[in-house]
Amino acid sequence: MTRGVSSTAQFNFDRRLWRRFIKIAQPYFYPQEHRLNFWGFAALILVLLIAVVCIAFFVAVGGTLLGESLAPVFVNKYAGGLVKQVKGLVASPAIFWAGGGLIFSALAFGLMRRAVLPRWKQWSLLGLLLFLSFAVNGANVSLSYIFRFIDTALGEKNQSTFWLNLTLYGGLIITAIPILVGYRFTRLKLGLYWREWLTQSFLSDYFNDRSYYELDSNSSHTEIDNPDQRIAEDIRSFTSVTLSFLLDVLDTVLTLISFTAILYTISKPLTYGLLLYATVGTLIAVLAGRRLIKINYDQLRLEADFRYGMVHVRDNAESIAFYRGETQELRQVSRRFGLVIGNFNLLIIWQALIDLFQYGYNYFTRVVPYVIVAPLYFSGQTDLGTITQAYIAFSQVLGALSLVTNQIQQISSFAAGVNRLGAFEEVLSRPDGLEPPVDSHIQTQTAQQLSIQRMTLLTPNSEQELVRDLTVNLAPDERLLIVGASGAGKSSILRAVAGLWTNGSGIVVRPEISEMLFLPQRPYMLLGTLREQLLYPRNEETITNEQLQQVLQRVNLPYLMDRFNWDEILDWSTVLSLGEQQRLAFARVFLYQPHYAILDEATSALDVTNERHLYHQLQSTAVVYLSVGHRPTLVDYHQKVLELTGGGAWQVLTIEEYRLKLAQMVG
Ligand SMILES: Nc1ncnc2c1ncn2[C@@H]1O[C@H](COP(=O)(O)OP(=O)(O)OP(=O)(O)O)[C@@H](O)[C@H]1O
Repeated sequence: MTRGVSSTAQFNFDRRLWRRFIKIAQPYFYPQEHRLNFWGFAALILVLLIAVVCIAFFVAVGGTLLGESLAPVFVNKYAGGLVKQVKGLVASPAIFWAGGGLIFSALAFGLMRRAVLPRWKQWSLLGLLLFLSFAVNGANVSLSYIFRFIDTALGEKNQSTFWLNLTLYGGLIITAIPILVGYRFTRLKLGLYWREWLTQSFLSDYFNDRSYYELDSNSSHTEIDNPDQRIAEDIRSFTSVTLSFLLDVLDTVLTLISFTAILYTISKPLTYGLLLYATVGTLIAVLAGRRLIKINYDQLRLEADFRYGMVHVRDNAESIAFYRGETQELRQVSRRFGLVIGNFNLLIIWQALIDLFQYGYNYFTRVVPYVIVAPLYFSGQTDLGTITQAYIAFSQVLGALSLVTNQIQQISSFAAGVNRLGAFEEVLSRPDGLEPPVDSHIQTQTAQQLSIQRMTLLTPNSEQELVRDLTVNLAPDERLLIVGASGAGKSSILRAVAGLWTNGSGIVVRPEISEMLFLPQRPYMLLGTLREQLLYPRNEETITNEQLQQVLQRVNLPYLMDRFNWDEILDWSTVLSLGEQQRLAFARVFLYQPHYAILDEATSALDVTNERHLYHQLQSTAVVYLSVGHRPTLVDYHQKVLELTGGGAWQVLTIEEYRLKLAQMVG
């Protein structure tokens, strides 16, 4: 299986991408089913921002006043202007606005408490993060002033101002470093909590309704490739990139507010021209970015395919070694890697094209403020300083407006990740599960006694009809053996009984699935300890090692305890022989004690003596079993036989009838 480049998915910066983004991002902060849904969420973010601005205001004012009351001489000497300004603010209506903003925010959060209270941790962290982001910005602005003063003092050879500012610099750094560290830490922490939550949510959907089985993610026609990568990696980058974009946008807004005003006072045409320029630049970037989304999407998938090819070799190392299949495997892995490289090549070509545009976009603009403001200067309408200030303000506003243009690569790769997660989420949360839309399904009814009523079973792709109109009734102590040629559909009947396959019609009557234990053809060995292996699929703490020991004895595996530790984690499917694995699977039946055990060629790798021993052990318990198998020896342990004769036909025989048939065939 190696998929080519995807053709079905749409790749665009459109409503669907936005909807997917919100669908994934929102639930951690705000329940999706809430009546206000997105607007409630968006409003709360805005309210949080208002609250943070107000708090930042009070902290700044309070800090300055506290500083003045603690060390009035020092503060007034070195930051007299600031104290005066703050005192002015306290006397102005700004203080009431800030107070009002806080009360308003508290009321809004109070009103939404049902949605927010269970999510207090993420909202508090987000609030703290925004606050720290303001603080970091504030520190940066203060630093720029201090450096300006230092430079001026040097120019003027003003020693006292120079040393004073150097001291202030030291003081500021001492306060700013913990703020910076705290900011980074909070951002990572919130990203981590968010990732944890989102991953858990995806994992529970993935294991719900057997989605992991239905997704069929290894076939070439699958809708959802590499779910493991989507859960492990796409979520990680989603949470961290979303947070950093949120902060970038906040930064942009702050810059825009402060510098557009300055620029506007210097030159109106420059401001309008800049807005137009940035809009056109953004549009071009978005157009180019659309192509990049698809390339990034393919890149993520091809990388995951390549990695999966390697994992596949690791998981099947012994079989490959027996076959000496290295050449084939090397070819399949290299082919996957070739696709990775090919697509990456495309990616760098597009990046180069976009770089061309970005460099042009950024360098050409440098002269614009000069071109527009210089004539004013030459005609004496303005001074030299204005040109410098215009240049600084212009660069700041341009930088802010070019957020999309300059980050289009990152944005499009982020959009590719959002599409992968979004499509995955949509499939997992489909109301009808992952079932294909078929007119009729095989129904399941619950009863103590297993039976099948008029069941017609098709393969999931409806290519083959495996049995037609099958009816099997069993007495409580009757054990059924299913026989038939290879590929006739024996295992598929078991899949239908387990509810894994439902394509067809009719009814399967069976006990609760928790009262049944299925032993598939290939015993499944989980990644865990021997103890967990035996207890699988349960994990009961109450079962003692002595009990496990007894069961191992019962299935002729007592020597495992000498060879292995109970808590040793090994790759059991390679450490144990197939026959040992099959005996271990029987041990699970004895520990689990289900009402029904469904054995699909569960003793095919065992010698006849071991097989007899296991069936005798099973007969000594209350477990009713049903077997699928080819071996004639199995006949002895069953009372009824269901024979699949091909093309959907079948017959139910008593054991005597079947023995007679076998004898005639031999004769
Ligand atoms: N996921 C699937 N999609 C489509 N067809 C399938 C799928 N799985 C199995 N089949 C087909 O369904 C048919 C029945 O398969 P099944 O595993 O039930 O056979 P079986 O009788 O148990 O064979 P064996 O004795 O060799 O184990 C086979 O032709 C098989 O190729």
